[in-house]
Amino acid sequence: MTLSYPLSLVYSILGGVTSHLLFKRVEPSVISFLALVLGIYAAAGTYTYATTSRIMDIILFAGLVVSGYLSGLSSSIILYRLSPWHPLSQFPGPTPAKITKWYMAFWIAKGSRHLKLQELHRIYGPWIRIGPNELSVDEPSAIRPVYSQMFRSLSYQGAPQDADALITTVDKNEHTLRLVAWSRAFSAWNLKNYRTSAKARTLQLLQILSQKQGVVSLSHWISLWAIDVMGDMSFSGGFETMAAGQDTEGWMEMLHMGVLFVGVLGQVPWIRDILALAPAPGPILAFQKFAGQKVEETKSKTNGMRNDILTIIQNDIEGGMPLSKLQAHADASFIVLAGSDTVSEAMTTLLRYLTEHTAVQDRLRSELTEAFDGPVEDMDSSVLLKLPYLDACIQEALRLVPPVAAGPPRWNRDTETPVLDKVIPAGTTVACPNYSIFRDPRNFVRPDEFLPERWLEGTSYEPCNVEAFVPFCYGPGVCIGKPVALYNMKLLTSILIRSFKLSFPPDFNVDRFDASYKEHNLWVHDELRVILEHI
Ligand code: HEM
Repeated sequence: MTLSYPLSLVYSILGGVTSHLLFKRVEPSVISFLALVLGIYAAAGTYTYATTSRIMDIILFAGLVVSGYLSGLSSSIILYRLSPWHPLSQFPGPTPAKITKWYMAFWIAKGSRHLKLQELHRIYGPWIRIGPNELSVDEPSAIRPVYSQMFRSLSYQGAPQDADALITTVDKNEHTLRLVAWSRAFSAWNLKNYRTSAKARTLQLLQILSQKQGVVSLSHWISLWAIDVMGDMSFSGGFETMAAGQDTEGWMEMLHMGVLFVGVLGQVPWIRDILALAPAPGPILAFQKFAGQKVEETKSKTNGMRNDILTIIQNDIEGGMPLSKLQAHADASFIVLAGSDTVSEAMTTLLRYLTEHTAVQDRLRSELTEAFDGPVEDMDSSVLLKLPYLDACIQEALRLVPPVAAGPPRWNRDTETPVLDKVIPAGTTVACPNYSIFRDPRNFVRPDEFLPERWLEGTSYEPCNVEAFVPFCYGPGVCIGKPVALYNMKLLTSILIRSFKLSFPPDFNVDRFDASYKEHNLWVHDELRVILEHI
């Protein structure tokens, strides 16, 4: 007996719906799912072959069965995700976001996720469903409960990689063990060493900029400065991008490609299993291999006598976790990301606003001149760290354009999590979107303006909700490099502001520069061009 086409279609649709019910209990890997679909195709083809030898009929029938199966499966998934039985059904949000993670992947690829989240929170309120199993909450009092109870989500593993870095591991125990060595790398003694090398690099930049005439691309030079500082701190040198005048090895380009890749594909982590089968499985793997080569190259040059982050985290430390070579390479690539792009972006923002707001620039310069009347290279780091207006300017830059704009996603695996008056169902990813929270008038008065004064004690720029301000995150996974980042930013700002008056060239359009910002987990934008006038 042979089945008619309509009846076969009905059976295959029912098969798809049944599979969805099974997959909700045991989720198949991508590879086993693809094998299942191929198996259905082959079985349907073999079944038809018993009744006809016409190749076209066999192909059509098998295709019909597979299409019916896939449409049954996807319709069942979509209906479930929109139904009141879905655990996140109580949370509002745009319908496409409830159905598929491709919705957010689209905004990340476009570079305007930060603005989209801001818009969605204005429409739907503090809690929004931004993916089938994903929430965004812009309530400042939710930040601590979310980030202290939940840990990194699978989106950190969006691209094929050789091994997990500290930041891509979603295993909290492994993270805790790896952190033992990382904390040692950021001890007070080591921080002092990093400061010495950062100062030498900053003076090198000063010398380069002092020889420049006319318009300078400050964003370009800051980015090179950040790579060289990071290279010294993490690998004991090996990068000389400032001396070369460019990122000769293409670290930044590769980094940006890699982060965009993870940003988009991290939304749909199952794609990673498919990509891993490809002959060139993507920029993260290429980046890790590249970082690995750099590590080996530097090791041979310095004869193992080094005191940098990578050496420290590879040493056996009591209570810590020995790292494999591949894990060390993964961490090495991660340091490039954590240590350079974040600081260079925050610095670019700060200098953009200081150049526009000459009164703020002058006030900052006065604070610096009062604190040190000698040559800039003699500035004392302990005094530098205590200057309130300098600190306020840096906070304000981190608020207006947070280097980590989206808010790191956290996941509660198989446990429910109480957050404020809600219970977050197991298997949910939650993020608190920094950009929206930091620019919310309920948290910061005149939120889109550069007003460093709001951070000073005794001023009345209310509201100024300190609880809402977490540019370095919170809880397990909080930025361990915060003291390094703040010191390096303060050092560079004070040396530049003490040495030059900054102004925009006549053809520079600030609004166009601001509008060029795109966020793909890292920021990309036009060059910040300024005129540096010696003081
Ligand atoms: C303005 C500059 C910086 C900002 C705003 C920043 C922000 C952040 C944020 C938000 C996270 C959490 C990321 C996540 O969970 O997805 C993080 C993690 C981290 N950052 Fe930073 N960061 C900065 C600079 C640095 C620097 C200079 C270093 C060190 C060289 C550094 C090292 C790290 C490390 C090691 C982690 C991972 C910590 C862990 O997993 O336990 N960061 N940072």
